Amino acid sequence: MLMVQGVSKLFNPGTVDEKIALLNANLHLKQGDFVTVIGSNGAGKSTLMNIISGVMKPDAGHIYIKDTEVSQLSEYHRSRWIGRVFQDPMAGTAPRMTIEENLAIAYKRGKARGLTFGVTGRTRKIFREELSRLGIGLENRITAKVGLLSGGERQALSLLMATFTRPQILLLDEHTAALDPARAELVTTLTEKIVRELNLTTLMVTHNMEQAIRLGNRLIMMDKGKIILQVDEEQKKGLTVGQLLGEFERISGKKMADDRVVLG
Ligand SMILES: Nc1ncnc2c1ncn2[C@@H]1O[C@H](COP(=O)(O)OP(=O)(O)OP(=O)(O)O)[C@@H](O)[C@H]1O
Repeated sequence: MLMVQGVSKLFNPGTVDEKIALLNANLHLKQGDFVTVIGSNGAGKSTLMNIISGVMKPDAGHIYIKDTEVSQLSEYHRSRWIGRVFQDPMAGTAPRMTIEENLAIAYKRGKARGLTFGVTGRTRKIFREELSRLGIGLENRITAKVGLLSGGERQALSLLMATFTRPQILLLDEHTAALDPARAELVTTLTEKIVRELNLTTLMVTHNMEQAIRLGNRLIMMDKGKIILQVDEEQKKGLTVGQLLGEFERISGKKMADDRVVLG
């Protein structure tokens, strides 16, 4: 479903600020794979997400979504296949618009041009049904401005919007990191539910080691632009945070440096 093949990305090449963000990264996600991504500061996790979603182009290598090479396609052109939720609850939604207006924009994504953003009786019914799947009562507040929602509610809405058109790939970029523990847990539970129900192929960056082990069926670890460890479903069962950190030290020869790391 998603193939990252020999992808490299260098920032400021040939200058004192040269940074290797990705170096010959290879990754293959099958339909329905849910892969968590961990790594030290500056390991290249966000760059990997940005290159898959088309925010930036790789210097070398190829990205395929369902056998179609997308490496040189714009972010806009890939948006019909990719849903993304960011760390910042403000990033995925328009605060001055209502819940239903936000959903109308998400609904239009990937559909033919010319459709209006308007909310009709039929779409309102669909929106209510989709919102009720979240189980947090947003279906009763569809005319409320999104700016009035809590961070957790906004992330839940962002998640719904990102998955509304059943994307081929769902990218979750530390999407629970800015929430307090209770809201983070709520959004995590919703994530598991939506990914499972829609059988979405998902890549999720997290600084929470326990979450990285608990969620999904595979885990990858990055350091200095490389994927240094891939843990499969069997190996992930029974894995502990201590073992994971030990593996990082063994392979990279250093302790994991991450100022936001959460052990669980
Ligand atoms: N736009 C940019 N310009 C210059 N350097 C960049 C840019 N974006 C990322 N980098 C550098 O590329 C490397 C990888 O960064 P990236 O943000 O992908 O890491 P990360 O694993 O997401 O880190 P963190 O967990 O700290 O957010 C880092 O050294 C970073 O400083």
